Amino acid sequence: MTSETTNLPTAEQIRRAPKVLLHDHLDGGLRPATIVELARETGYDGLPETDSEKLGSWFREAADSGSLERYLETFAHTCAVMQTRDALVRVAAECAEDLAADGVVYAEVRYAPEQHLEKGLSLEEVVEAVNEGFREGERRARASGHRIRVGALLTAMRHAARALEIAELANRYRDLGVVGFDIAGAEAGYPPTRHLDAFEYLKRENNHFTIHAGEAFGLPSIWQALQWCGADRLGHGVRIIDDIQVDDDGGGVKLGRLASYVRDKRIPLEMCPTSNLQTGAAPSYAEHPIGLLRRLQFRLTVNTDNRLMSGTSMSREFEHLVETFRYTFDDMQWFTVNGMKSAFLPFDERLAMINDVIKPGYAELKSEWLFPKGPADSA
Ligand SMILES: O=c1[nH]cnc2c1ncn2[C@@H]1O[C@H](CO)[C@@H](O)[C@H]1O
Ligand SMILES: [Zn+2]
Repeated sequence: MTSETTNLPTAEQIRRAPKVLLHDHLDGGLRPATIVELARETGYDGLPETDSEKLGSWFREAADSGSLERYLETFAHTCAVMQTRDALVRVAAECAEDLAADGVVYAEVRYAPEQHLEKGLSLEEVVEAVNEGFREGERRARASGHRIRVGALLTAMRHAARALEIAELANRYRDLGVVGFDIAGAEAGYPPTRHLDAFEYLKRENNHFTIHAGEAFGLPSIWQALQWCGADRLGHGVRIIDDIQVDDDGGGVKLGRLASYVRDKRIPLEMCPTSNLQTGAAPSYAEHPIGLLRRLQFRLTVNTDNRLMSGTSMSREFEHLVETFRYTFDDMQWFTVNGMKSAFLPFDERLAMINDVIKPGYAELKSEWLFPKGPADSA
C-alpha cells in the first residue's frame, strides 16, 4: 500500500477529478475582466476599481467582512453589469466554461431573475438568456475537451415578495434548463416561512427546491426550511451543529431531534467552507463543521457559493479540505457521489453520472500511483 502522504490527492489531481457542484451563484462567479468590460460596454460607472486584477482583490477583501449582510453588498456591482441579454449570455457561458475547466462535470448554478430587470428585460428573457449562455458554455467546454452539464436554479430574494412568481417561472422552465428553486439573501429577520406559498406551490407541482438556511441564523431557520417549507436540500445548513453535543474529550456525540432528522432522512447539506469563513459562519477551515459532520456521515456536499467573492473554485475548496482534514480520493469521491445523489436531475441520469463518469474518474486517479511516472507524463 502507499503511505498516507502519497495517497493524498495533489492539486493537479484534484483539478482533474470529476466534481459535482450544487451551490454556485451566477452573479457571484464572474471573471473580473468580464466585469470591467461589461461595465464599459453598458455604461456602469460605479465599479470600485477598473483594473481587473485590483477589482478581483477588491471583491475578495470586501466580502471578507465577517457578516453576511456586508458580504451581500458586493453583489450590487455584479448585478449592475448583468442587465442585458448579451451580458447574461456571456456571463453564463463563461461560468460553464470555467467550471468545466476546473473539472466540474455537473453543476447547478443559481441566480435571482428579479435582480436583472433594471434595463427592461422580462423575467422570461432573463431565464432564456442565461440558458442560452449555459448551452454555449457547454459547447465551448466540449470543444476544448471537457464535458459538463449545467442546470439552473431560480432564486427568489428573501427580503422581497416575488417568491411565488419566481417559483412559477421555475416551474414553467422545468425541463427547459431550469432544475429547481431557491431563496437567498439576508437570513436573519427573513425566515423561510415568509415564502411558504411558493414552496407549497412547488410541492403541489412535484418540483424541487433548496433553501439557504442555517448560515447566518441557526436552528429555527433550518427547522422551518425542512418542516414547514419541505426543502429537498439545505443551502449551507452548517448551524445544524448547534443541535449536536460533543463531549469535552471529543469521544461521545449526541444528536438532538433536528440533527437526527437531517441525518436519518439523508437531507443534503450544501457546504461552502470558504464562504462561511468570510461571513463569519465558521471561524477557520479546521473548525468548520464539515469535519464533524463528515465523521458523523451526514449527507454532505462541497460547494463554492461565490467563486469571485471567495476567490475560490471547486478544486480550491477540496485543496483546503485535503490540507486541513487529510481527505483522500475516497473522501473526495464520497462528497462527489453525495452531490450527484442530491442533484435535481432524474434518478436514471444521476445514476449514470455516478457509474459512468464519477466512479471511473476516481478509479483512474486512484490507480495512478501504480504506474511510475515517465518522461511522457511531463508533456
Ligand atoms: O451565501 C449566501 N447566502 C445568502 N445569499 C446569498 C449568498 N450568496 C449569494 N447570495 C445572494 O443570492 C443572490 C442571487 O444569486 C445574490 O445576488 C446574493 O444576494
Ligand atoms: Zn449561496
